[in-house]
Amino acid sequence: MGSTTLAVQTRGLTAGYGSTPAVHDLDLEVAEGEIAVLLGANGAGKTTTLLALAGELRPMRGTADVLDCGRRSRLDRRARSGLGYLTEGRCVFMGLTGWENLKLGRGKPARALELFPELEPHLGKRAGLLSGGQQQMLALGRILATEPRLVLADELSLGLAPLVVQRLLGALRAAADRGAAVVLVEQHVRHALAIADRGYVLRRGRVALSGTGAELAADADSIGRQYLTGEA
Ligand SMILES: Nc1ncnc2c1ncn2[C@@H]1O[C@H](COP(=O)(O)OP(=O)(O)OP(=O)(O)O)[C@@H](O)[C@H]1O
Repeated sequence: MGSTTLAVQTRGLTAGYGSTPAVHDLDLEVAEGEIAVLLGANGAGKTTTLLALAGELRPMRGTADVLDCGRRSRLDRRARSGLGYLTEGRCVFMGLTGWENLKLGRGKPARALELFPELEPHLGKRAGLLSGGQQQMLALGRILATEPRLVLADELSLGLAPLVVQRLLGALRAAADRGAAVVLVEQHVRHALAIADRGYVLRRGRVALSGTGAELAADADSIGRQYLTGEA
């Protein structure tokens, strides 16, 4: 990739649970300023890949270089180096208000509100009372306010309306345009490919197909039929 700086580079990465691998021989590259989307059917290995990049799962074989952290570093170390990880589900503290959620992060709440000004009237409510879209804006705003160098986002937009999906993905694109690297697991394939620089399609824990966002978007229908329906 020329002189670009890679935020993520895996070589032959194999990872899984106990002694059973769930992803095999992954060669992934994500440069600073790039969005890579991971696509695949249920069970294809997308979440496992993010867990390995986050330092939550150790490689069984191969290597995963993430930011400038040591290969055996854990999530806490990677977070201190600029990794923001939005796990599957809602990454907010439901019993705290929106304000309290924003103040828990290392970033300035004002920065989160610049990104998602529509949250402002709702910040006095407990996060558990916010809509799903507002909760995800809160979670993503809190992470992006820290100016992360790498964002891992797992099904951020699951179950949300298309306009909210576009707001969330647009905020990730803007973060990448400011230099962050992003690895995104997304069910909204077309929306995701529209903002992605590259994509990897996983099947049964292996990369079955990869390409630029534009290349994969041109084949989105056939990718959907071949790789994204049913179980991996
Ligand atoms: N904690 C776990 N222990 C054992 N096996 C697991 C665990 N989590 C996931 N797996 C297995 O690893 C494989 C990959 O799962 P993973 O969650 O990475 O897939 P995914 O592509 O993220 O799927 P989905 O879209 O359904 O979230 C599956 O076969 C799954 O059953």
